[in-house]
Amino acid sequence: MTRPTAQFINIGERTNVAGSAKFKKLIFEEKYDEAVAIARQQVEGGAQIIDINFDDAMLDAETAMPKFLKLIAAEPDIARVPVMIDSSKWHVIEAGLKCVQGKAVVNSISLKEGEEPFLAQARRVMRYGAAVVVMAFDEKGQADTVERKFNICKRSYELLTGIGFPPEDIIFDPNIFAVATGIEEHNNYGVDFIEATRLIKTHLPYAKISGGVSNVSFSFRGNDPVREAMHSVFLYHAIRAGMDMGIVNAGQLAVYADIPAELRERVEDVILNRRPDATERLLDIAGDYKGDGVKAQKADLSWREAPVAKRLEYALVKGISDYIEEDTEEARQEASAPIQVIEGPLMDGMNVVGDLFGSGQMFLPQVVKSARVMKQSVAYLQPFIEAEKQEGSKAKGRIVMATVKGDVHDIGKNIVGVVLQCNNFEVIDLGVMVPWADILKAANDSDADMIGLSGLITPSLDEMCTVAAEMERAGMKIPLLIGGATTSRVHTAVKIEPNYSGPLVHVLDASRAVGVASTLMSVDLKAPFVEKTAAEYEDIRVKRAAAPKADRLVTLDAARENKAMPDFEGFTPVRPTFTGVKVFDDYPLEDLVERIDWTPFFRTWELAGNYPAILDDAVVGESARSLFADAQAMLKQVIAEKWLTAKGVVGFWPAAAEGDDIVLYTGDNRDEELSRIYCLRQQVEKRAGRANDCLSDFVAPIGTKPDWVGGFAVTAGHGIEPHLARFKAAHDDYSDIMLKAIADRLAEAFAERLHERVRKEFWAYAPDEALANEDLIKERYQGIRPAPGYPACPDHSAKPELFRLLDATEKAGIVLTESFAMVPTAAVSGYYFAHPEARYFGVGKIGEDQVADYAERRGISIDEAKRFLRPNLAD
Ligand SMILES: C[S@@+](CC[C@H](N)C(=O)[O-])C[C@H]1O[C@@H](n2cnc3c(N)ncnc32)[C@H](O)[C@@H]1O
Repeated sequence: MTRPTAQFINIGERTNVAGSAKFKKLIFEEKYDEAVAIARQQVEGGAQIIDINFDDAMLDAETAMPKFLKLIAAEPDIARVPVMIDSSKWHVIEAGLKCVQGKAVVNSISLKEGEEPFLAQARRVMRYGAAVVVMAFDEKGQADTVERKFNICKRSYELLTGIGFPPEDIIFDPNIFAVATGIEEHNNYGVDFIEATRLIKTHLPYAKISGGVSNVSFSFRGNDPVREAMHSVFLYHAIRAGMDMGIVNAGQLAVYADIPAELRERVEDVILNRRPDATERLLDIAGDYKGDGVKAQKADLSWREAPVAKRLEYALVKGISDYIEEDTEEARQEASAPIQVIEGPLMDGMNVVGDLFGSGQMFLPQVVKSARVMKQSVAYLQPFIEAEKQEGSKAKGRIVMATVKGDVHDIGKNIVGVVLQCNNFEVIDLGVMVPWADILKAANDSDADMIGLSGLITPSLDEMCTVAAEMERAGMKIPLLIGGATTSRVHTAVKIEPNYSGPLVHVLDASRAVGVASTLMSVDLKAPFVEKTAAEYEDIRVKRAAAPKADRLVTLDAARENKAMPDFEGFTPVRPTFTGVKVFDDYPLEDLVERIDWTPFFRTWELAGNYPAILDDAVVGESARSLFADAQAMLKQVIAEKWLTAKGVVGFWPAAAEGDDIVLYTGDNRDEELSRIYCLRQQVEKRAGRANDCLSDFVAPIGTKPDWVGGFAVTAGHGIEPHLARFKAAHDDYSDIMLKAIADRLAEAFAERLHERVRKEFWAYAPDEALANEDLIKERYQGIRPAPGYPACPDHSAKPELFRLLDATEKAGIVLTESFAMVPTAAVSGYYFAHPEARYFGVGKIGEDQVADYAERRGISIDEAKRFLRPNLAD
């Protein structure tokens, strides 16, 4: 079917708080008059329907929707076009339907929650005489292939027409997804939409097709000319297949015939998935069309006309290293000595970066990029400085930094190091797993102004106390800074400070590090700051000592009496498809990409917000998008060039609960004990009806039903070292941190993917599970995979036995440090429990009785048990 473009209905989306930052701001500020003006502009600009959406956690959409609809109803210019009432919340839609005049369109309903709510909502829509957008979404999730798109639409169509819904009022949205993302499975998304459109128009009479067109070009954010060409090419084909309407920014639409031939051909290759290298070929030329769409680089390069100092500043602020050597050389020739380039333009530029970061106008990823430019410039100058035997530039202060003994995590420490260097501190980074003696020696040898300690796992907290005590013993007086995920102000005040009489400060995150370090270097500010911090920590200690114990503990016996009682009558454990272990020697990374949870990635870079909403965040959105694009580009390379190798091992064993232990057996007849998992039980006094949980409660008690427990250890970190070395040599912290963060993401995705396969395939207790990615990330499935070191099993020292059972070091190449950190760092390990009631909990504080009992069960001394369980010991 060929349709003229003129009939295509253009839906405006600027009156959508998710689609327009400006509209959102106006609504937040209650400037409804100006918000109405946006609706008018859209209609004047050619929108034939306007989509109205107030879905935002901070807005009362149920009030805003009717208010706004009434206002636009009073404007004849606007009221002449239909409105699309857009919300994911049914009560908001209904609030809108109640006051809208003329024929409205509801956006949207779907089979996501099943047929019943779908039909109930459809009946209500019908009563209001509205048309409806039906998303190609069912109980299993969003449709991505032609078959799924068509089948879901067909099913929806039959259900709707079955209750008398007029077919001409049904508008299907078969999901437009981004293409050219670098992920092979996404390449056909354009074709899938177009073909599904064709099928729907052929087989489901009168139904209409709509879609959000800008999604298709998502991976080219920042390059409008390419995006416009993609939208136009996509529409050219989709409209010919029968697409009736869509959300398109008219300003973001190129005229098909006007697109330069080369660009059009390559865009068409991408949209129609005509060749395997289509994405690469489009990327190859995309840069040429940036900016004014013809020869963008010219416009972009206007900053090259500025004097060299300004160019250096621009390069630093924007993180552009393309010209850094030539500009540094030019500045060197102008300067009377090479060192002056550092002390002059580079420092000036970094001061601008520091100010922008400090005032919240720049975010961590950009600062780390700036640091890369600075380091490259300094590296270029170094030989000249040495040749002239000049003194190095005078740093603001010198800090020795280290991740403590037993711990290998260093992303946070490296970020802090970079930020400090950007602010003219000299950082002597001792790396990871550094014994206290080396830290003290380095600080003394270099005459350091302060020491910064970092650590991620709980055993590192103890090690930090040791470093503090040794500093005291050595008579040191320099400030000690504490940072890292498990550290806290309270721990620093209560546990570390009693060991050290010198200045001690907990640093919450990288953005605070500069302020703290600068204050500690200031002649005037240091003493009052140290005094104030010490007083605050004293206050914390006093308050804690005086406060009634928040958690009342019951005896271990009483806690056991109140154990969790999951249903074992109605639940028969399933035998896994094998017992013993199964090895994944080189797990395909492509299979993991889809399972990546990106939210923690942004947190690593100190950008607050959840993915994907963070990409459109009014404050950090731009920074997040740029970071995400860099991550996607590197991820693509990681996969294509196989930078990383994923290895893992999964095991299942016959098991039974015996008290708080889980006994593992060598074979199904359960006559020979293989090992035990020594679990810990909550001892905090519970409200009536709440159990004192212990992981063993979720395994069938000994002598009842046969049951099983699993274990796993996975890593995505093999092969990372040469790449990190390469980045280090290039003074490229940005890529170094990026690669580590990506490896971590892949390791977590591997754990998620493997757990999914365990449930469906290997243990196969939920073979028919079909959950959307979001549900998987939220762990809405049967069973859990608690990890040693996490709250339900907080003792990291359980890892060696888990590793022995899995033979994880041999089979997956993961080793444990003396504090039980895993190396490679991008690694995850844990147990599998299948019981439907199995849940995560926190063991919390435990009593002396349980410590003694645990020591006895494990055959270790009470002192050792206390060392392992320190964070859980009641004060
Ligand atoms: C740390 S997050 C990781 C998943 C997240 N999607 C990611 O990519 O970073 C969740 C995992 O932590 C572990 N976990 C969380 N809470 C736990 C608890 N209370 N006890 C034991 N393990 C826990 C489990 O292994 C769980 O699968």
